[in-house]
Amino acid sequence: MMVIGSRQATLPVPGLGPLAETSQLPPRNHEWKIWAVVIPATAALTFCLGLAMDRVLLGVAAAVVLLIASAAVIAFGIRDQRRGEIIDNTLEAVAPMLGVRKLSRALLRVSRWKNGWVGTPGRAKLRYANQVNGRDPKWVGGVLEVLDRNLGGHYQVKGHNHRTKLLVLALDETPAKEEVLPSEQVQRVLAVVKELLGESATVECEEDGDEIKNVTVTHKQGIHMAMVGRRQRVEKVISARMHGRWVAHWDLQNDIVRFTQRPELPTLVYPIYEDVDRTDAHASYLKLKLPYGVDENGNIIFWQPALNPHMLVVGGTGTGKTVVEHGFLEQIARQGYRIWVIDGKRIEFVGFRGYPNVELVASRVEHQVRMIIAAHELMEERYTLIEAGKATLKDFDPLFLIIDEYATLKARIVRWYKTVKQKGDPTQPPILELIEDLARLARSAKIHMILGLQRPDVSFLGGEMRDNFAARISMGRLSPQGANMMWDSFAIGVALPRNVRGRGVSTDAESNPVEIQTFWNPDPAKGDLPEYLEKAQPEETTYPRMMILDPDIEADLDGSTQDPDYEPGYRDYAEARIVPFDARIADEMAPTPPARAAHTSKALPEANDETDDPESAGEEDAEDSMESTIGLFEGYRPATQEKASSLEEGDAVLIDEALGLWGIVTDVEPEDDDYLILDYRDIETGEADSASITADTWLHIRRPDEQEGRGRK
Ligand SMILES: Nc1ncnc2c1ncn2[C@@H]1O[C@H](COP(=O)(O)OP(=O)(O)OP(=O)(O)O)[C@@H](O)[C@H]1O
Repeated sequence: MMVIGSRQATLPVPGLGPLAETSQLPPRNHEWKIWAVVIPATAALTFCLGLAMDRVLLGVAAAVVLLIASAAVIAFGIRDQRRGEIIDNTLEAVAPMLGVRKLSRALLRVSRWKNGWVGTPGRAKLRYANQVNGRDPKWVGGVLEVLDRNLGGHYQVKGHNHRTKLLVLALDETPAKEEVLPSEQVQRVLAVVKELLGESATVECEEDGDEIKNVTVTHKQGIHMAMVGRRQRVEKVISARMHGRWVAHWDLQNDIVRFTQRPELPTLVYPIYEDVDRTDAHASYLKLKLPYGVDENGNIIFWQPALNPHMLVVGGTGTGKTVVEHGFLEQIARQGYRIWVIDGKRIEFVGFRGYPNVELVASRVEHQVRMIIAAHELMEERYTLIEAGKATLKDFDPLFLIIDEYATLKARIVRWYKTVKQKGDPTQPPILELIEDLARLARSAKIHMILGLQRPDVSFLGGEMRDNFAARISMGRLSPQGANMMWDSFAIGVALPRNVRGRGVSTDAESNPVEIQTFWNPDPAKGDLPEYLEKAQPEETTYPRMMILDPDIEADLDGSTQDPDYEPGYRDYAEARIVPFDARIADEMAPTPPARAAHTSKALPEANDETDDPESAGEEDAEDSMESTIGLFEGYRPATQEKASSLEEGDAVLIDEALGLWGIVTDVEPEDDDYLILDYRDIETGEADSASITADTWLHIRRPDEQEGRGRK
């Protein structure tokens, strides 16, 4: 951990006044300078004497010796003078802390010089006055700091006699650790934080390799930061100016804020299963929370049917929509509730035929129609009972109706209806209204729908249906118009990372749309994740498997008709009987597989499963996957050059001209008069980032085409 800008002991020490008398030491006596003159003069005299006495050699030798002595005197003299200056400067610097009235060299004694010609004293003894509190660590710290600075070493306390007021300091000779300079990143953090939270802010950065993980700031902005807006601004500016995305955790009582890197959403999350509690069925139902994913903070995201009666799951092929629906089915079945499934693609719920508490799985259109009618009849029956005062909500068992691929279902019903409509029947199939009725009213009859849609559809999400599906999930990338229909924003869910299966947007506990990773739920048909299949398995089967009888089979069974040309009409299908499952009858009802079925892949239902008419095969393929159809700029108008100040949430903006990187604006806010903070997600990778730009920068911008969907909020 690297600490920057931490507080240090400061001078002078409180309680000590200035020196009463002179704070300067008297000049030192430099006797060596006299010897430096006398000795060479003596050398000259000796040489002359030698010449005069005709003892030249002796004279020269004596003069040389004297000159060497003179050089030594000069050298040692200069060294002692330099050392004396160091000691005096140190003493004068530390003097205000010693509490003495008169400065004297006796107060600081140094010895054991080392490290070079002038060097640093190995030992220093410092005396101080009685009124100084020598036990105060701040005072000792201050003294050490002055000595370190002036003597040029790192000193530590060797001994301290509080009675005689003598502090003994020794030079710390352990090799000094290389000073770690704050990295460029840390320096940037420091600069940004000080700019935002004041110069007095202290900053601690926790680094992990080259990455800064956490930044803890102690500031003095107390009252200002009590305002939510200011706190949000700080968070945004930090994210815009520092690398990465940051979340601020505020401790307002202690004026501390901790910034942590926003966690990354995992790409794979296994399901969790809540405990089953059926002691009071109605109370359990009211509390029922069905988990289906996690957000970036690891919060589990739930659907609570008693609060939001129906769930809408929107997602193109391969985004993970079916896996989400399987998850709901498994959670509901495990809790012991009754389930009906409309298998829009006919093969997505094969593994749940005969699964505990899954009463019905309808894959043929006529069975799907009957199921919708049956759900509507059940709702009507329950309403009648409540109306008659014969029952209350408490008396009913919840029913969960899963409708996969709603748009496909609608199209198939319309086409099928034409083939079975008889004289006197309404021109349009009456079933579609029933679904709308269920969406509107079924809540009060404890009937809930989980409805899957390939893509956000104005005819569905533009009207009343939308309000009945407050609980929503969008899987995979949305077009800007789809995002607006789902989340009232042209930006949310538009730039999710590509190729991450099970990634989507849903509402959190506060009803805010958040990016989530949905659970990877096991599919019994595939046999993957066996341990989770086991965990999900309901302990008991409260609702055994049922089946819808075909009208002609029913007639055969009760022998009411032998007419080989008997053609059941819409009404016959609408009133088809729902009976306990019988494998023999199911076999009989199964249409003969078409000849080409011999070449079909393993994924298709087995011969004795309910199969569908081959005519409609490939219908769902007509509903292209969202992924494949949503081109990078689909739903946007052509690019124009505009000033940054005109940017709005949902716009696509060219972030890096050289690299051709576009981002989807998720938020734009003024940082100050000139600058804007731009939050965006890379249109290619979905990676979130922020930038700070001047409001009058010219940018290439593509606006969402509002003609294609609902307008901006
Ligand atoms: N939450 C998830 N975690 C990990 N992988 C997932 C997740 N959801 C789906 N997948 C992977 O993506 C594949 C496609 O998922 P799924 O069948 O649910 O897609 P879909 O949106 O229903 O598409 P389709 O309509 O083609 O079935 C799965 O087989 C699985 O491999």
